[in-house]
Amino acid sequence: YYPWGYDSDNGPDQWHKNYPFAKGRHQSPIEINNKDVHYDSSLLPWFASYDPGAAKTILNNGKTCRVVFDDSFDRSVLRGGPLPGVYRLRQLHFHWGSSDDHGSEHVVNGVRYAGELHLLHWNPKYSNYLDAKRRTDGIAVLAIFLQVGETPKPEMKRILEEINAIKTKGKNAPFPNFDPSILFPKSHDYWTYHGSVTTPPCEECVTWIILREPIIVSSDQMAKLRSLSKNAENEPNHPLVDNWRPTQPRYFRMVSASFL
Ligand SMILES: NS(=O)(=O)c1cccc(F)c1
Ligand SMILES: [Zn+2]
Repeated sequence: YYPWGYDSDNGPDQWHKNYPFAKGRHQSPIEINNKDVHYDSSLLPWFASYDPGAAKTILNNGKTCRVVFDDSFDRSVLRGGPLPGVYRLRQLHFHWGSSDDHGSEHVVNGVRYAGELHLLHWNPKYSNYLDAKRRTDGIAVLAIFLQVGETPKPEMKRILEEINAIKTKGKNAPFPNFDPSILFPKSHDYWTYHGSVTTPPCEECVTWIILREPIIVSSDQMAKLRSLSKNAENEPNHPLVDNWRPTQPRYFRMVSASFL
């Protein structure tokens, strides 16, 4: 058994061997190009109602830095936008590159951002998260691009300060009292399309809500993310970088925009 990853021998081009969904026709991420985007005036605004008390732990699973939330009831929810009802916040995580000029999963008009923040929510009409992942309307991911700039968002500091406690795979630390909506940019303008989870098994269960406005992080903050290791404490050090999947064919999918 050889775990999937982002290296040449276990990376995105190999995933389909153990995870056949990876070759599906509704895969993510994709390129978002203005020429293919359709403005949909009927799209509603989205709303996040998060309880800071739902935040539990921050962890390094060797593939990303993740913050997990209590999703045992409708405590922190996302609703509106393209969604048919409320979706429960379960975790947030990041994808980033080995340098500031790449690292995001979605690419916008040819622009790669330094990273991408994903807030993962599941549809409570299904009995649990794993069941929701088997449904086309099971998951909603709110995606926010990380752009390197001079005036970083101070709210990112809380997450990055915890990085020192989770340097290696398997480490986790308490992460109480955190409302991830403080990370949101000013504008709620978004693109939306139907796709997949960007990591194996790559189920096609995701309603993507991708914010047009990136959040600004500093180059030092990106370096902090890159200081994470994909290995466990007592193993040879391998930096956790380039944990992003390349863009997949869009095929006949429509990307809708909430803005003109
Ligand atoms: N990268 S992602 O598509 O947000 C994702 C990763 C893992 C699980 C999941 F449900 C979604
Ligand atoms: Zn992700």
